[in-house]
Amino acid sequence: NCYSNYLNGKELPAIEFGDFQDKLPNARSNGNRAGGCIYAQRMRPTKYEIVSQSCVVPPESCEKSRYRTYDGSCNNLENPGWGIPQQPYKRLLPFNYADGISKFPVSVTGEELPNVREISQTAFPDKVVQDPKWNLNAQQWGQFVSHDMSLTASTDSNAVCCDANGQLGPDAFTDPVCAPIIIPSNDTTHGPQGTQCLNFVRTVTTRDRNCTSSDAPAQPISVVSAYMDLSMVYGNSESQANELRSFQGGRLLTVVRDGREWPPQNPNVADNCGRVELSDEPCYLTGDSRMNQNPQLAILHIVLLREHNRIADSLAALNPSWDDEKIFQEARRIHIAENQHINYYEYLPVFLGNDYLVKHKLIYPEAEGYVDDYDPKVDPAVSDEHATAAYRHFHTLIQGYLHLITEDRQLEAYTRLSDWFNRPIIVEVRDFFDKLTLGLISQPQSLRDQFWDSEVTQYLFRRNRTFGSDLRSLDIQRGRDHGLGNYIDTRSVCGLPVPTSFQDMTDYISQPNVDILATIYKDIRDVELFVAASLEESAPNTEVGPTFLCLLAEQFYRTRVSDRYFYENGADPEIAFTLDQLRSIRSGSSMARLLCDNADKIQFMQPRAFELVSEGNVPVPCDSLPKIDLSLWQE
Ligand code: HEM
Repeated sequence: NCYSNYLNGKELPAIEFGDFQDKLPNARSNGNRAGGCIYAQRMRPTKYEIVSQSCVVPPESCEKSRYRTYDGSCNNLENPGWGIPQQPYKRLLPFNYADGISKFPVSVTGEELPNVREISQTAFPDKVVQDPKWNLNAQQWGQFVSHDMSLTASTDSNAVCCDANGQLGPDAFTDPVCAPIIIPSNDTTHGPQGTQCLNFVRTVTTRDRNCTSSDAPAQPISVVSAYMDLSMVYGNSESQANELRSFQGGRLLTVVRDGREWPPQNPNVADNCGRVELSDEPCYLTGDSRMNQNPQLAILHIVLLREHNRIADSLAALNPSWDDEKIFQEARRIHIAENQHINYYEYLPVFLGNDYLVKHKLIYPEAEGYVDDYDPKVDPAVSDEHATAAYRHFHTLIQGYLHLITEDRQLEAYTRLSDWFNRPIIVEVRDFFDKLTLGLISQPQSLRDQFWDSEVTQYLFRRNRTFGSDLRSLDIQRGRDHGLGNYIDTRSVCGLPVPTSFQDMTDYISQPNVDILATIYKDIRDVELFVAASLEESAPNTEVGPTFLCLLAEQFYRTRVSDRYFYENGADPEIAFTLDQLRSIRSGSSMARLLCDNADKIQFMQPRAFELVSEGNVPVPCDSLPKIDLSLWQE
């Protein structure tokens, strides 16, 4: 077994779900799995086991509760700390640090890996290609889902790695938190500006917190709950949730402006919106610190905030005897169920394909009763390969110009994304909330391809400067920061054919793109996961290549079966919805209804709201869309 070489006889943690090890359709008939063995010689001897180590002390014991905790503790009664914030990402592959501890990976030649900005510019050029089928909402909802599940821990160090003018700071090469991205002198955007670097600060690890022994690899930490529990709405701790609650009628706090409800103002505008000079503008407070990052994300946050309050108001009217706490927790519980249903049955099929999800037991479209697939042995932790490579691949879907669309679906205006990073005020202007929402469902997302939009590759977070950062470069650099395993080893762990030469990679990657990889990297063992897997052609009926399909499905499978509170689970009557309630959640939860119910005045919506309008998906009156029957919660 090739795997055994990796860890001195210890098997790699196998990817274990459903009948996953089935081969994916392979363009080359004679996929060569044995090739994996040649990489063994490269692995340095390792003394460690890949286990999650953490300084976080989980509760010693748990009380069974009808409701989830905010931090996810006690979801797993045997392992109360599973899935809670401030824990390391799960690793599917061994760490690939150059020194086995924390240094950026290097080439097998011993040299540095190629410059990430150069890779970004060469392999993933700026170009806008429209998706013929899926709308911008499919892109945007994905970011929202990703924020529910992970967030890299950021340092509170004041080190200046690369300053606001793109010049190397005093700490650039001396402070271990710094890993600035160096701009090649021939860079067409930044070269003429004299920009030296893009800022990059390393993720905080278990090692930084003295939670790992000195010779063990540093494990990057995620600071939010891993469960799909709407932590970006409700926060990741009881104290955070308390700041967001109004404690009246089970509602979340809102402020009313212009007759509409908005999230409360963030007390820390400098950190969350970075615009002290514009501190009179809205900078919102929700369960997730990233909510102000872009207008479309802010819209989804506001939609879900309003959805909680809509459910709470209905429950309060139906059950006058319920107190604030009961209404709040029941509304939260229904809201999370609705969200899980949309994610698994409407959103994930767009990218991972319905058949694939059914086959690998991520969804059960035929189920009429409960689906009791909860498995207490499964760890909910988000894998680093998922969060730092696979799921970030959908950054390719981002559109740089946001459409404002009227109710009769005419393009009224468009606006530049980089004008509105961390400046959500645009959603409150006139009737822009509805017009941006209609833009989400009417504008195509950018095609899943190797091309990216320059608004995030040349202008990211530019504020009032001409140019900004590059998300593509950040993604590649973050993979190195976390010591992710390389592309071929990841294919091996996924049970996919393992290439032994660049030419072998043509099974999933087009010849011209393999040629690009061969010019970038000196050796196939240097080829990075994010880079090569992003260049794979889509697996049949999916919007993603085979390697990322494996990593995404592995994650979303675990996210589902590790969650004792998953809405389809009926094993514990204290937690389960009644069958009538479950059926109503299944038939009445939809992206379309969610937007209809919580936008300002939108009256018409296409039923499949991740899909562009087409002959089979025409806008219908909002009232005609199925909805959850909340009277089933009347006591
Ligand atoms: C306008 C849209 C978006 C912007 C501006 C954006 C920006 C960013 C930025 C700046 C980071 C951190 C980069 C770093 O320093 O490592 C990040 C991380 C990430 N993004 Fe996006 N993103 C967007 C959309 C998306 C979408 C559509 C998805 C997935 C469907 C996604 C998934 C992720 C994931 C999984 C991470 C890592 C989360 C973590 O564990 O910390 N993003 N994004």
